[in-house]
Amino acid sequence: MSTFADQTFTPPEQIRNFCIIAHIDHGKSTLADRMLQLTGVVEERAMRAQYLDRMDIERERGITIKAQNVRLPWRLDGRDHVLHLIDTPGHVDFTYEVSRALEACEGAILLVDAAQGIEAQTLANLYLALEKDLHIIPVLNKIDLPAADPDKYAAELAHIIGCDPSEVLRVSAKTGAGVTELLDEVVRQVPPPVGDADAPARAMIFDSVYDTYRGVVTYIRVVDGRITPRERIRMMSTGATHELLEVGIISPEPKPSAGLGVGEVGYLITGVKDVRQSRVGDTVTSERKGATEPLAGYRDPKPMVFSGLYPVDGSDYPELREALEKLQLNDAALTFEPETSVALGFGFRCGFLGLLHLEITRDRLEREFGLDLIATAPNVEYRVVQDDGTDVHVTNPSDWPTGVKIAEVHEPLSKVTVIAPSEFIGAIMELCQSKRGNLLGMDYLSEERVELRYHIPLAEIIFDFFDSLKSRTRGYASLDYEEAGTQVADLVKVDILLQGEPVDAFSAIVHKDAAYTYGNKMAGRLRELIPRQQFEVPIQAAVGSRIIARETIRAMRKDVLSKCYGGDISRKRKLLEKQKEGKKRMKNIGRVEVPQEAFVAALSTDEPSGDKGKKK
Ligand SMILES: Nc1nc2c(ncn2[C@@H]2O[C@H](COP(=O)(O)OP(=O)(O)OP(=O)(O)O)[C@@H](O)[C@H]2O)c(=O)[nH]1
Repeated sequence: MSTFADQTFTPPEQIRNFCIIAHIDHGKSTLADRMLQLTGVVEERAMRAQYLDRMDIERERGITIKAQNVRLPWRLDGRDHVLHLIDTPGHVDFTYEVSRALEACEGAILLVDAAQGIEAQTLANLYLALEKDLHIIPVLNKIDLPAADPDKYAAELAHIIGCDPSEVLRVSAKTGAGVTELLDEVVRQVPPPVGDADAPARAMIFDSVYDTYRGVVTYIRVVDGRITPRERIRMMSTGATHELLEVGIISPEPKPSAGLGVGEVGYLITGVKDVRQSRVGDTVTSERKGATEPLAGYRDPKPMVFSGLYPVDGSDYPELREALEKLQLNDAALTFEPETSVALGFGFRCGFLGLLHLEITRDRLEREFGLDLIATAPNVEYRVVQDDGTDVHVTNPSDWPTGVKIAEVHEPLSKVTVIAPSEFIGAIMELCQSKRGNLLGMDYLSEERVELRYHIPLAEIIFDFFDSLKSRTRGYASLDYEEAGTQVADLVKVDILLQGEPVDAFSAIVHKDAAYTYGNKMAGRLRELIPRQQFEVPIQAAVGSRIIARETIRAMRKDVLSKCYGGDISRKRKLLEKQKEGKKRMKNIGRVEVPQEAFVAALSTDEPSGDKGKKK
């Protein structure tokens, strides 16, 4: 078979650039696998499940984190075509990456599980695709399943995108049924790319990954002109220039080529060592006679959720720093800076795109770098306006201004979309209301499924919203959220005091009405977790100087010798030694000794959710 790698500058009318929009588990990776096989790009024996999900952690969790793209040859009606499949990440935290991947396409396959119907994130991504004028091909997957109800869900999809139910394709990514027809339809329906071949080069970066051997590999889609090896290129957002070491295509392994022309999708290697120098959404142009106008829509990745990460064993601090630096090579959105905590010692305040991003980062630190970590409760960024008119940005409760009058606090707001069976409307509304939500609208997608839209403060979403939603809807609800500006809110900082000393790790910023509940819960939890001391220890929750909750740990001398009656001196010594050992892992808050485990337990939120991280 002829390799497409030798053939550069494919005429745009032979190119089709498309992506697959799907909910987690609806079969995107399996469908991509089938496409690789049917187009002959991967031989049968080299096939492994989910070929495109390269990172081990992706494979284990079964979710796609980084977009990948692949070039597929497809012949229809006697003509050769080049299809570029751009694999979009499917999770809420990565909307920006999804939107950039969509930007690189002219069409999208809307893939929906024929036994489940469309989910909130898919709907959100579909709206993004429609906004960008992509041609949508609706497809139901898993028609081989006995539980599949293609007629019902074809009607639902047709209703949502405004087509006829007969236009909804039906496939099984598992058996391969219908996939050939789907590839034919991609060629027929998706418009070819349009661009000016003679204009200065402009290519959009829709992904960039760090490779240990090759440095940063940048995935681009050429819009105008051409990109050829050994020229110098410029990143238009920063003006930085780099020498191009290699240009190529992925099919499915990287293959160097003599360049990329209008509409083509491929990769660049420049020798930069850090993805922050090659950012998703940025425009690449030639250094000489380059373009003056970048492509629209570039945005710096902005962390939305912050958490302190501390090594359980303080001596691991340098390793934690090294590990974070390594992760950052591949993650332009991850930010971190050193911080210290009275209770937890030395650590880092890290910024994440969202809760899943936080969980994955933490998981990778623990797994790939063997670190044992404590994470403080996540919080968002607040803008605190003081009475003198000055602003403070607070990403850590300990930076909350004290001793000054606060005029206003602005908190980030999110627009939340929930899709669920209509029987749960009441339960969902109750939950959203309790999270200070504002109903924006409600639509029936079909007779029994409903879409609800709310404005809810981001801080309320990142805590345990997803878990509560799942448990109230028996797992049937799906959720999507996006940034929606900020709002003024009545927020206070609650401190937790042990014997009058504030324990910084437990401070939280909460709505005034929730302060009492938070204070009570935390004080109660600590009373359970902190062992009795030789003196009485009051645990208090306070807002400013006002105490809002109090618990007491009664005094007791922990007499380890009480078990030894008689005079076995060696046993006595052993027990005393053991007690000394235990003390090493204690942290002193004032005079109170608190075991490290108590911090860990008090800071752990009840139970990580199912869908979010798919923890087994
Ligand atoms: N019966 C049946 N199972 C399928 C089909 N397609 C996918 N699956 C199964 O559904 C599960 C999820 O498929 P994936 O391809 O991993 O889903 P995905 O959408 O790529 O998931 P993410 O990568 O997490 O976004 C796997 O267990 C697949 O084997 C199908 O057509 N029929």
